[in-house]
Amino acid sequence: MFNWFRRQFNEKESSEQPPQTVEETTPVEVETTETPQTPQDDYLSWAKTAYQNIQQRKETTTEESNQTKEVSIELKAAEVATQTETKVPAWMRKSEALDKLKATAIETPQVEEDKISEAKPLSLDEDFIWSAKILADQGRSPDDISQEEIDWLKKLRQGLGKTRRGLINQLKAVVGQGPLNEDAVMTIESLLLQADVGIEATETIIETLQAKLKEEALPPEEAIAYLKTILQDILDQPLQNQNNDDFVPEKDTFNIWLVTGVNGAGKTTTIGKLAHLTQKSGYNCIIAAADTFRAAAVEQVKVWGERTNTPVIANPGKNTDPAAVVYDAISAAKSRNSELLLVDTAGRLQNKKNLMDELAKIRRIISKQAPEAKIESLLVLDATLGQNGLRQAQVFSEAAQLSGVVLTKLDGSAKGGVALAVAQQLNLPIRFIGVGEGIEDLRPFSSYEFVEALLNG
Ligand SMILES: Nc1nc2c(ncn2[C@@H]2O[C@H](COP(=O)(O)OP(=O)(O)OP(=O)(O)O)[C@@H](O)[C@H]2O)c(=O)[nH]1
Repeated sequence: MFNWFRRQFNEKESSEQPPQTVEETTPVEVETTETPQTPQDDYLSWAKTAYQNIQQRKETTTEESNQTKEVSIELKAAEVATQTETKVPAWMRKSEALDKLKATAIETPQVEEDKISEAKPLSLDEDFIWSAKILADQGRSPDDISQEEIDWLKKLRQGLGKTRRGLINQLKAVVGQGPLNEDAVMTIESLLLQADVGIEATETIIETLQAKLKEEALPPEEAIAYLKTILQDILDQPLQNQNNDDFVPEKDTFNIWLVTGVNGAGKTTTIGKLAHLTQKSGYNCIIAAADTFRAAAVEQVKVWGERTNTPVIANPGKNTDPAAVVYDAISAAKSRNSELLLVDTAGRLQNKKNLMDELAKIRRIISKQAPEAKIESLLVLDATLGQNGLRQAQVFSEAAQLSGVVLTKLDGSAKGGVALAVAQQLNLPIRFIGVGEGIEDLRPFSSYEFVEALLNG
């Protein structure tokens, strides 16, 4: 089982170093015709080794699961035979046992969710090599890379493709020409604003870059590398006000995550994906369907509950009190020893006061019923709305004590730069990002991986 909350992130310092040579780090022999000479060769060898290790694990898993299936069919057959011997006349035994055996064989258990990724074909293509480089630069070893991580980085890279294509080539052309003249500043400004980076973050980026370029002449590649550090710093800045850099549910603690956001931002989908992600990472999770304002919302949450095998606590009545649902959900979570309660809250209330009142009431119930709980509040934001989404976010950040943002729909949007605006304007850290509608398309946010996908894809 791959634990997404135990990944190593942001090893910025090591990004300057090419990865360790294959011979030093891996158990698998790689056939190379010549000794790696350049950092690129090292990266390629690293990627090949990671690829072979994943393939090897996949083969072992398939073999093991085939063996398990065979053993279980044999055992069941033996069991059936024993039962039939005692209960039925001899002339019936053979055919009935055979029928039961056939039925058992048809009822082969479905592929577990976390094996879905492993079952996907894998190819050592450009995407793989790019993803491997990102992991190598974070100090990872090629023998502990999972296909899930590679699949995710590929999606992230593809998802940010539109934003990147609009940005990078033109940025490279102006950024490496010495101190920025007026034309260069205007070009960079308009490129960043087009990507929805927002005025404040754009100003910070240009000022910091200009200061550096006045200090020393940087060739384009180095200027881009410096630009990356500026972007990463902006994204990481809001973490300084937070006491939990890594947004991880605490083990052996009751964690409650309130999920807020306007309807359509991807709130329900995010709750489903979070339930899947946390359960996969070893947490026992439960959902409270407290968006009672919209009848369909409860049904939608239930569908995700079924999909992810997560209990959903809902109140069947119309327009029921969301705080009452949360009350029931806390009792249910306690009796099941759940470690994480995900609370879906209403996205559209008539005004900010209603929203504030409702969230305050939910918090009061939590403080009463689960004073020991660690509460976090996440705002789901639709990246395709760019700056417009930010205005809505402002209302929520005033109404709820937010601990971070989930940025959804980054795939296919040219407004990926909005992540920087979220950090700069709202001063909120991004905790998770969504790059698709699928259950696996949401993962914890890494500023390092995001900036690499944005500028170096
Ligand atoms: N492309 C893409 N679509 C997404 C993503 N996240 C959610 N969606 C889609 O966005 C649409 C709205 O998502 P919901 O989860 O229903 O949004 P909601 O905020 O709960 O809104 P209501 O359903 O109106 O309550 C759905 O079609 C989702 O599949 C994402 O990361 N990428």
